[in-house]
Amino acid sequence: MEKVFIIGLGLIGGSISRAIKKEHPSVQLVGYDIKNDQVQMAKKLGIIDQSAESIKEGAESADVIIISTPVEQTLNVLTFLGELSLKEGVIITDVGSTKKKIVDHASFSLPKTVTFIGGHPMAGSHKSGVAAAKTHLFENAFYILTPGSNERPEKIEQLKKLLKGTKAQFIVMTPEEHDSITGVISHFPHLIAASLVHQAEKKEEMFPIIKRLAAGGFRDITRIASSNPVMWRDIIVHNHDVLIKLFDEWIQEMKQIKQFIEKLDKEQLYTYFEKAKTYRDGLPEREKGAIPSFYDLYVDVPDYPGVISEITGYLAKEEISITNIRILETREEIFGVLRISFQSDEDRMKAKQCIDRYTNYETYIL
Ligand SMILES: NC(=O)C1=CN([C@@H]2O[C@H](COP(=O)(O)OP(=O)(O)OC[C@H]3O[C@@H](n4cnc5c(N)ncnc54)[C@H](O)[C@@H]3O)[C@@H](O)[C@H]2O)C=CC1
Ligand SMILES: O=C(O)C(=O)Cc1ccc(O)cc1
Repeated sequence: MEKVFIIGLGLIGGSISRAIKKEHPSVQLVGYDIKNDQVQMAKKLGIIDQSAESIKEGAESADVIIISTPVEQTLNVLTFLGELSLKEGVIITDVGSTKKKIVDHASFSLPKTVTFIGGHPMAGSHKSGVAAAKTHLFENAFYILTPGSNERPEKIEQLKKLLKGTKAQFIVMTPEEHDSITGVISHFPHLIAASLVHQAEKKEEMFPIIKRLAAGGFRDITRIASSNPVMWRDIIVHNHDVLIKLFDEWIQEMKQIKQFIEKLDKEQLYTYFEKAKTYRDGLPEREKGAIPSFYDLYVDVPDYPGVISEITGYLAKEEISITNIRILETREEIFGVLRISFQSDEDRMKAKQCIDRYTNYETYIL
């Protein structure tokens, strides 16, 4: 039986694990994470079959190793893997949002008997953690692979076959191409989104109402600023060469628009917006990726048909509104984890107290 070892049981590691299990039920999925609560949750949700006590324990008997940690940690994990006695022919891949540093690091840390294929599933969300993992997170998304030039094509095919359940579309490119492209469409926009949020926050002292008015377009353009700061800090540091160049180009662009505005050049301003609209309107629509912000509460419940109405009944009694509710997929079908989403943290805390009062189900926030 093929054994797949997942290092880093978060949103992406958990989603990949689910997708593998769906397509290949006989694969043995073993997981490891530095955070024990993530490991326990992954087991409870049936995302992994078993956990490993250490990377060594899981890696040395694995046929495929998937590293799904923040990119800076991925380098440490690769160094560590390079010191172990791995199976000959093992395939190692990662899911990091940057590729050049990782592929370079893999090529000097790992022995030649193992195959390293860099990977990046280009979908996700601003949520973190294994509880948010979904089997279909990557459906219709692009999944970039950056194999080393010496890797055998059959190894790439073997990895694609294992990952078939993601229903993603695979594209092979060089790490440099990958980092230049994701710099423009993902990493740099992230910096801009964060800077817009800071700009609004600075104005709050002068206009306290600004927060309440910053809805609609502002929320759309800054949604990605709600993502995991550790993950993004690491991505920006890894891709700094590309980003510094993009900064220079962006500053030039901003100077140009500023001039149009200073000169009140209506024609240039119109053309600027009109050209942006034409290009933007021509972008292909993608159904995945954009998951709006929710405040989630988790409740361990026995998996019986009336459980959702029981819980919503208590919440209705206290007039607490919810935005979403669902039982996360479980394999044991004895206990389930109910995920209830709220509009605000205040509602979530009220709901937690309410459920704690009416039931003896365990409630928690991740
Ligand atoms: N979140 C997203 O939308 C996307 C993220 N990625 C990439 O996927 C990777 C993981 O991201 P997420 O799953 O979103 O993060 P996450 O925070 O949900 O999960 C990462 C997990 O790695 C664990 N971890 C950290 N250091 C570790 C170590 N040394 N050994 C074992 N476990 C360790 C953490 O405890 C955590 O559970 C990152 O490299 C990111 O660049 C790629 C595509 C989309
Ligand atoms: O939340 C979103 O829309 C994203 O863009 C998610 C995302 C984050 C990091 C990646 O490397 C790829 C996709």
